[in-house]
Amino acid sequence: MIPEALRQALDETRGRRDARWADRSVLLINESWGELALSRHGGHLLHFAPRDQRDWLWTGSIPKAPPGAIRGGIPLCWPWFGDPEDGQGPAHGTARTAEWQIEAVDDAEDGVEIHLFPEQRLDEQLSPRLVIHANARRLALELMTEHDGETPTRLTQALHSYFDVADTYACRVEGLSGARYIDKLDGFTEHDQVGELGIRGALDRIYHSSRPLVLDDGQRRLRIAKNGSDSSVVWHPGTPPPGDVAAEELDRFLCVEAACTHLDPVWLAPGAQHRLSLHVSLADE
Ligand SMILES: O=P(O)(O)OC[C@H]1O[C@H](O)[C@H](O)[C@@H](O)[C@@H]1O
Repeated sequence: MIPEALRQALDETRGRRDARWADRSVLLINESWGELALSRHGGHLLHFAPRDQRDWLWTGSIPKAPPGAIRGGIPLCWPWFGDPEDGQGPAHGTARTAEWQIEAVDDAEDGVEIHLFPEQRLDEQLSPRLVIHANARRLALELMTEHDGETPTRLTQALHSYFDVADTYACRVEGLSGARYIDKLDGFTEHDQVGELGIRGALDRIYHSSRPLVLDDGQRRLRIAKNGSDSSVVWHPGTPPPGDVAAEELDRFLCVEAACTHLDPVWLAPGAQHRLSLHVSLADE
C-alpha cells in the first residue's frame, strides 16, 4: 500500500524518470520486472513490487513535510539506532533525513542496481553508501560503512523495513522461537520467545538473532534474511497510531528490521568496513 499520488505517478511512468512526491525528489521505475520508488531525501526506498504482485513495502499516506522523516518503506537508521547515547541528535540518526545522491542506476540481474551516497558528511569518522538490488524475484539492500577517521568508533544501525501486510493482527513472524529479546514496551526487560511470534497489538522488541525470518500475513509469506546483523527488531505502534499514520492504515504494516543495536554494536577501527544487508524474497519458492 502506497499513497495515491505515488501510485498515480508510477502508473504514468514508463521506464525510469525523476518526479516530485511529498515535496521530495524521487526516482520512479516501472519496467517489465516490476516497480520501485526511491526518495533522495533519506536515501529512502518507498516502494517495491515485482510485476503483478501486491506491494512488498508499505508507505503511509500522510508523510511529514521535509526535513521530517518519511514513515514507511525502508528508512536508514544510521549511525545510531534509537536514541543517541550522548543525548545529542535525532532518534535513529541523521541518515534518514539527509539528502542522498543517486550515483548510478544500472541494469543488473534482469532488474536494477542503484548506488547512493549522502550529499554531506553525516559523521566525523564514518561514511555510508547504499546499494539497492531489485528484480522480479528479490529485493536486497546493502548499507556499507567505511571508517575513514583516526580512532576506533561504535556504530549501531538498522534497515527499518515497513512490510505491507494484509492484516497486521493476523501476522506471524517465524524463525524467532527460542530467541532472547528485549521488550522495550516492558521496561527493556529480557525474555525468551516461546513458539512463533503472533502480532496481537503494540510491539517493540529487539531479538538477539541473525536467523532468516518468514513474515506470514495469511495471504503471503515473505522470507527476510540478512547479514552483518545480530539484532532483529519487530515493531508495530498499535493504537493510537503515530500522527503520521492514518487510522485506517494502521493494520496494513509490520516493521521487521535488520539491525545492529546496543546488543550487537559494531566496533570499527580506522580503515575498516562493515556491511549490513537485507534480502527479501517470496518464501517457499
Ligand atoms: O518513530 P520513529 O522514530 O520512526 O521510530 C519508530 C520505531 O522504530 C524502531 O522500531 C524502534 O524500536 C521503536 O522504539 C520506534 O518507535
